[in-house]
Amino acid sequence: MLTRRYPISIDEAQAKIENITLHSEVETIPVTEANHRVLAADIVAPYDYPHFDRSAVDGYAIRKADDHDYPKVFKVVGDVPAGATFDGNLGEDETTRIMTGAAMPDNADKVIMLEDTRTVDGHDDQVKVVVESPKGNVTDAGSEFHAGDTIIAKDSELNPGGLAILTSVGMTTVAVYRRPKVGIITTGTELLAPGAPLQKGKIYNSNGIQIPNLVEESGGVVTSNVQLVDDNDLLADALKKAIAENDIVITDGGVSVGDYDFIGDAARDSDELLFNKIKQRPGSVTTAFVQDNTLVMALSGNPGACFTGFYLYVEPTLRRFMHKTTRTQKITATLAAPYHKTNGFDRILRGTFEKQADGSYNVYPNGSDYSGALANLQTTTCLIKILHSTKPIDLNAEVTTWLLPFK
Ligand SMILES: Nc1nc2c(c(=O)[nH]1)N[C@H]1C(S)=C(S)[C@@H](COP(=O)(O)OP(=O)(O)OC[C@H]3O[C@@H](n4cnc5c(N)ncnc54)[C@H](O)[C@@H]3O)O[C@H]1N2
Ligand code: MOO
Repeated sequence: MLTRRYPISIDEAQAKIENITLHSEVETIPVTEANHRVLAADIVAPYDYPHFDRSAVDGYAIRKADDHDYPKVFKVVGDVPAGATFDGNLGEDETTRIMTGAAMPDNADKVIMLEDTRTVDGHDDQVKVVVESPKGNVTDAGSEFHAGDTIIAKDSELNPGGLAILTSVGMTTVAVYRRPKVGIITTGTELLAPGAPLQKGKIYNSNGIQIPNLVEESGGVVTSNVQLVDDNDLLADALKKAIAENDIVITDGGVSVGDYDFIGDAARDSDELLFNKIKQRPGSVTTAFVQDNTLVMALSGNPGACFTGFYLYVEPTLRRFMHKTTRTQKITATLAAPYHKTNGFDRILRGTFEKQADGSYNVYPNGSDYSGALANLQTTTCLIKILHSTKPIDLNAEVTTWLLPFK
């Protein structure tokens, strides 16, 4: 059945997607796998850090009471490499040799750097300190943070430095927001699996590799990537299964009004139809609906429209699920090369950009603006919005641009 389409603006479509509730949950995972994940709770220090007074240099540990009248000879009563401890206390004019990072003897206050000491001929158990050291050279217990301090705030995206902090306080697991599970369904009887012999009328399933890689790169977990011929029953079954198993389902193709465009039916009968047409080219047929708490994003089969639709609607949603913001950067740029066409709908051009010395951006259309064109996908680094108009846009006009997260 031909479903009626109600076109809405790009902003409205983005707002509709932004307003749906995403059921992002918390999971506890090994710290070793937590890079770039977002913390679901504050990290509170379980103990002071460092948890013992330690030497900041290689040298000799001494008591404050003996720290005078240089040059002076000390008796060496121990050796404390990093990882070891000195059991006992230093007596008058006694010292231990100590290495960087080693625990200070309990009653020692200061470390004299090796460079400020000399051996004493014939006395292996003695060391001569030649000058008074202006610095203590001790890192005090608790000098970085104390038990109970928040050391990394909830909603921070962990990075390798953050993982080092978690590990420094003995954590091996951490609570983070789950990555969204994504099921992908590409449709089209014309689609050939990569590696199959080329045939007239058929094309390789290029979106079948583009979409999962866009998803993974944005932080989603691809749980399935199914290629179907145009068949309503097959699609209905695959869609049902994907909706049951995933947080987000991306379908590709079959979303227009043709004889084999079946997504419209599923959208019309869904729990909540968000939109089934956008006033944009490419990708006017892009459709979104919610079924059983799963968002279904139906992208156009045309590779250029698929790429554009992913960045405008899917990428921000994948990121939001993980409590992250989009990796695209929305800016106003100068259209620095002519674009002569007029458009009934807003046109999203694949483009390239250059940052100017004053911090502003020049953007340039990058090859074909056709929905089905794909030759420019490798080199496209931004998406440029040309507002619908009956006359061509001026050269050097200001245009809304999304810088893509790679260049
Ligand atoms: N009578 C109408 N025809 C069309 C309309 C319309 O409003 N009325 N809209 C046009 C527009 S605009 C677009 S965009 C496309 C949308 O088509 P679909 O999203 O339904 O996609 P398909 O028809 O399945 O395929 C379109 C095109 O893309 C190729 N394709 C499909 N899947 C893949 C894939 N996985 N990898 C690479 N290429 C793929 C497919 O072979 C077609 O060439 O509809 C217009 N028609
Ligand atoms: O909807 Mo289509 O505008 O050519 O991609």
